[in-house]
Amino acid sequence: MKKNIILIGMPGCGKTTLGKKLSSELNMKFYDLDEYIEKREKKSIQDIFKNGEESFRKIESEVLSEVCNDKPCIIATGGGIIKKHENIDMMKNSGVVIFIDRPLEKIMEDIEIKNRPLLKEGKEKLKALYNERYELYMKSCHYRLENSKDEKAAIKGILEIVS
Ligand SMILES: Nc1ncnc2c1ncn2[C@@H]1O[C@H](COP(=O)(O)OP(=O)(O)O)[C@@H](O)[C@H]1O
Ligand SMILES: O=C(O)C1=C[C@@H](OP(=O)(O)O)[C@@H](O)[C@H](O)C1
Ligand SMILES: [Mg+2]
Repeated sequence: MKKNIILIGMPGCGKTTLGKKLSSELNMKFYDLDEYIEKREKKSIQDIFKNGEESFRKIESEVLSEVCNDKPCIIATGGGIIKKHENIDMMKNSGVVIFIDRPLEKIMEDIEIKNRPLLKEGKEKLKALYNERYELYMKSCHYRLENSKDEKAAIKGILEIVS
Protein backbone atom coordinates (compact mmCIF):
# COMPACT_ATOMS: atom_id res chain seq x y z
CA MET A 1 0.00 0.00 0.00
CA LYS A 2 1.16 3.54 -0.77
CA LYS A 3 2.73 5.52 2.08
CA ASN A 4 1.38 8.59 3.80
CA ILE A 5 2.96 11.97 3.07
CA ILE A 6 3.56 13.79 6.35
CA LEU A 7 4.54 17.45 6.61
CA ILE A 8 6.34 18.74 9.70
CA GLY A 9 7.93 22.08 10.58
CA MET A 10 7.54 25.35 12.42
CA PRO A 11 4.20 27.14 12.80
CA GLY A 12 3.76 29.19 9.63
CA CYS A 13 6.17 27.17 7.47
CA GLY A 14 3.25 26.19 5.22
CA LYS A 15 2.19 22.68 6.28
CA THR A 16 -1.54 23.38 6.09
CA THR A 17 -1.38 25.47 2.90
CA LEU A 18 0.91 23.06 1.04
CA GLY A 19 -0.83 19.94 2.33
CA LYS A 20 -4.18 21.11 0.93
CA LYS A 21 -2.71 21.94 -2.46
CA LEU A 22 -0.80 18.70 -2.62
CA SER A 23 -3.92 16.73 -1.88
CA SER A 24 -5.76 18.15 -4.91
CA GLU A 25 -2.64 17.73 -7.05
CA LEU A 26 -2.22 14.06 -6.09
CA ASN A 27 -5.89 13.34 -5.51
CA MET A 28 -5.15 11.96 -2.06
CA LYS A 29 -7.09 12.33 1.17
CA PHE A 30 -5.93 15.24 3.35
CA TYR A 31 -5.88 15.67 7.11
CA ASP A 32 -4.90 18.82 8.92
CA LEU A 33 -4.30 17.56 12.45
CA ASP A 34 -5.36 20.82 14.13
CA GLU A 35 -8.62 20.98 12.15
CA TYR A 36 -9.27 17.32 12.88
CA ILE A 37 -8.70 17.89 16.61
CA GLU A 38 -11.07 20.87 16.64
CA LYS A 39 -13.80 18.84 14.94
CA ARG A 40 -13.30 15.81 17.17
CA GLU A 41 -13.22 17.77 20.41
CA LYS A 42 -15.77 20.38 19.26
CA LYS A 43 -13.43 23.04 20.70
CA SER A 44 -10.90 25.46 19.30
CA ILE A 45 -7.18 24.76 19.74
CA GLN A 46 -7.04 27.78 22.05
CA ASP A 47 -9.77 26.39 24.27
CA ILE A 48 -8.05 23.01 24.46
CA PHE A 49 -4.82 24.78 25.47
CA LYS A 50 -6.69 26.41 28.33
CA ASN A 51 -6.60 22.99 30.05
CA GLY A 52 -2.82 23.00 29.66
CA GLU A 53 -0.50 22.12 26.79
CA GLU A 54 -0.22 18.52 28.01
CA SER A 55 -3.92 17.86 27.45
CA PHE A 56 -3.56 19.14 23.87
CA ARG A 57 -0.46 16.94 23.32
CA LYS A 58 -2.36 13.86 24.52
CA ILE A 59 -5.19 14.45 22.06
CA GLU A 60 -2.68 15.27 19.32
CA SER A 61 -0.95 11.88 19.71
CA GLU A 62 -4.27 10.01 19.67
CA VAL A 63 -5.36 11.78 16.51
CA LEU A 64 -1.99 11.24 14.83
CA SER A 65 -2.35 7.52 15.42
CA GLU A 66 -5.87 7.52 13.93
CA VAL A 67 -4.93 9.33 10.73
CA CYS A 68 -1.60 7.54 10.20
CA ASN A 69 -3.62 4.33 9.97
CA ASP A 70 -5.85 5.73 7.23
CA LYS A 71 -3.31 5.09 4.48
CA PRO A 72 -2.54 6.55 2.05
CA CYS A 73 -3.16 10.16 3.04
CA ILE A 74 -1.47 13.53 3.32
CA ILE A 75 -1.08 14.86 6.86
CA ALA A 76 -0.32 18.46 7.86
CA THR A 77 0.84 18.18 11.46
CA GLY A 78 0.98 20.91 14.11
CA GLY A 79 4.43 22.40 14.72
CA GLY A 80 4.86 20.65 18.07
CA ILE A 81 4.25 17.10 16.86
CA ILE A 82 7.97 16.31 17.24
CA LYS A 83 7.85 16.92 20.99
CA LYS A 84 6.95 13.27 21.65
CA HIS A 85 9.17 10.37 20.61
CA GLU A 86 6.13 8.13 20.09
CA ASN A 87 4.84 10.63 17.50
CA ILE A 88 8.15 10.62 15.64
CA ASP A 89 8.13 6.81 15.49
CA MET A 90 4.51 6.73 14.31
CA MET A 91 5.19 9.22 11.52
CA LYS A 92 8.41 7.62 10.35
CA ASN A 93 6.84 4.16 10.26
CA SER A 94 3.72 5.18 8.35
CA GLY A 95 5.03 7.42 5.62
CA VAL A 96 7.47 9.81 4.08
CA VAL A 97 8.14 12.62 6.57
CA ILE A 98 9.08 15.95 4.99
CA PHE A 99 10.45 18.86 7.05
CA ILE A 100 9.23 22.11 5.46
CA ASP A 101 12.08 24.43 6.37
CA ARG A 102 11.00 28.01 5.76
CA PRO A 103 13.29 30.86 6.78
CA LEU A 104 12.15 32.50 9.99
CA GLU A 105 12.07 35.98 8.39
CA LYS A 106 9.57 34.71 5.79
CA ILE A 107 7.43 33.02 8.42
CA MET A 108 7.37 36.27 10.39
CA GLU A 109 6.08 38.17 7.34
CA ASP A 110 3.02 35.94 6.85
CA ILE A 111 2.08 34.26 10.09
CA GLU A 112 -1.30 34.87 11.67
CA ILE A 113 -0.81 34.51 15.44
CA LYS A 114 -4.39 34.77 16.54
CA ASN A 115 -5.18 31.05 16.37
CA ARG A 116 -1.83 29.94 17.73
CA PRO A 117 -1.84 29.88 21.54
CA LEU A 118 1.91 29.33 21.85
CA LEU A 119 2.49 32.65 20.10
CA LYS A 120 0.02 34.64 22.16
CA GLU A 121 2.83 36.78 23.58
CA GLY A 122 3.95 37.68 20.06
CA LYS A 123 5.88 36.47 17.06
CA GLU A 124 9.20 36.85 18.92
CA LYS A 125 8.51 33.48 20.58
CA LEU A 126 9.06 31.91 17.16
CA LYS A 127 12.82 32.46 17.30
CA ALA A 128 13.13 30.57 20.59
CA LEU A 129 10.90 27.75 19.29
CA TYR A 130 12.95 27.53 16.11
CA ASN A 131 16.23 27.17 18.05
CA GLU A 132 14.68 24.70 20.46
CA ARG A 133 13.17 22.51 17.77
CA TYR A 134 15.41 22.66 14.71
CA GLU A 135 17.46 19.56 15.54
CA LEU A 136 14.29 17.64 16.40
CA TYR A 137 12.75 18.46 13.01
CA MET A 138 15.96 17.28 11.35
CA LYS A 139 15.96 14.04 13.33
CA SER A 140 12.28 13.39 12.69
CA CYS A 141 12.25 13.74 8.91
CA HIS A 142 13.22 11.59 5.95
CA TYR A 143 13.66 14.69 3.77
CA ARG A 144 14.16 18.41 4.37
CA LEU A 145 12.65 20.83 1.87
CA GLU A 146 13.99 24.38 1.80
CA ASN A 147 10.88 26.52 1.33
CA SER A 148 12.30 29.94 0.60
CA LYS A 149 10.47 30.76 -2.63
CA ASP A 150 6.76 30.68 -3.46
CA GLU A 151 4.16 27.98 -2.80
CA LYS A 152 4.42 26.68 -6.36
CA ALA A 153 8.14 26.00 -5.96
CA ALA A 154 7.48 24.23 -2.66
CA ILE A 155 4.83 21.96 -4.23
CA LYS A 156 7.23 21.13 -7.05
CA GLY A 157 9.89 20.24 -4.47
CA ILE A 158 7.53 17.95 -2.56
CA LEU A 159 6.39 16.24 -5.77
CA GLU A 160 10.02 15.54 -6.67
CA ILE A 161 10.58 13.96 -3.26
CA VAL A 162 7.53 11.69 -3.40
CA SER A 163 7.68 10.67 -7.06
N1 LIG B 1 6.28 29.33 -0.04
C1 LIG B 1 5.27 29.26 0.80
N2 LIG B 1 4.90 28.07 1.32
C2 LIG B 1 3.87 27.99 2.21
N3 LIG B 1 3.14 29.02 2.64
C3 LIG B 1 3.45 30.23 2.16
C4 LIG B 1 4.51 30.41 1.21
N4 LIG B 1 4.59 31.72 0.92
C5 LIG B 1 3.62 32.33 1.63
N5 LIG B 1 2.91 31.45 2.37
C6 LIG B 1 1.82 31.80 3.32
O1 LIG B 1 2.30 31.50 4.63
C7 LIG B 1 1.25 31.02 5.46
C8 LIG B 1 1.55 29.62 5.95
O2 LIG B 1 0.62 29.28 6.94
P1 LIG B 1 0.12 27.78 7.26
O3 LIG B 1 -0.06 27.02 6.00
O4 LIG B 1 -1.04 27.92 8.17
O5 LIG B 1 1.39 27.19 8.04
P2 LIG B 1 1.46 25.99 9.07
O6 LIG B 1 0.29 25.08 8.84
O7 LIG B 1 2.78 25.34 8.79
O8 LIG B 1 1.45 26.60 10.43
C9 LIG B 1 -0.02 31.06 4.59
O9 LIG B 1 -0.66 32.29 4.82
C10 LIG B 1 0.54 31.01 3.15
O10 LIG B 1 -0.31 31.59 2.21
O1 LIG C 1 4.03 24.58 17.36
C1 LIG C 1 3.16 24.16 18.16
O2 LIG C 1 3.45 23.61 19.23
C2 LIG C 1 1.73 24.28 17.74
C3 LIG C 1 1.44 24.56 16.43
C4 LIG C 1 0.09 24.72 15.91
O3 LIG C 1 0.00 24.26 14.56
P1 LIG C 1 0.72 25.03 13.32
O4 LIG C 1 2.13 24.52 13.23
O5 LIG C 1 -0.11 24.67 12.13
O6 LIG C 1 0.68 26.49 13.64
C5 LIG C 1 -0.93 23.97 16.79
O7 LIG C 1 -0.79 22.58 16.63
C6 LIG C 1 -0.75 24.33 18.23
O8 LIG C 1 -1.06 25.69 18.36
C7 LIG C 1 0.66 24.05 18.75
MG1 LIG D 1 -1.24 24.36 10.22
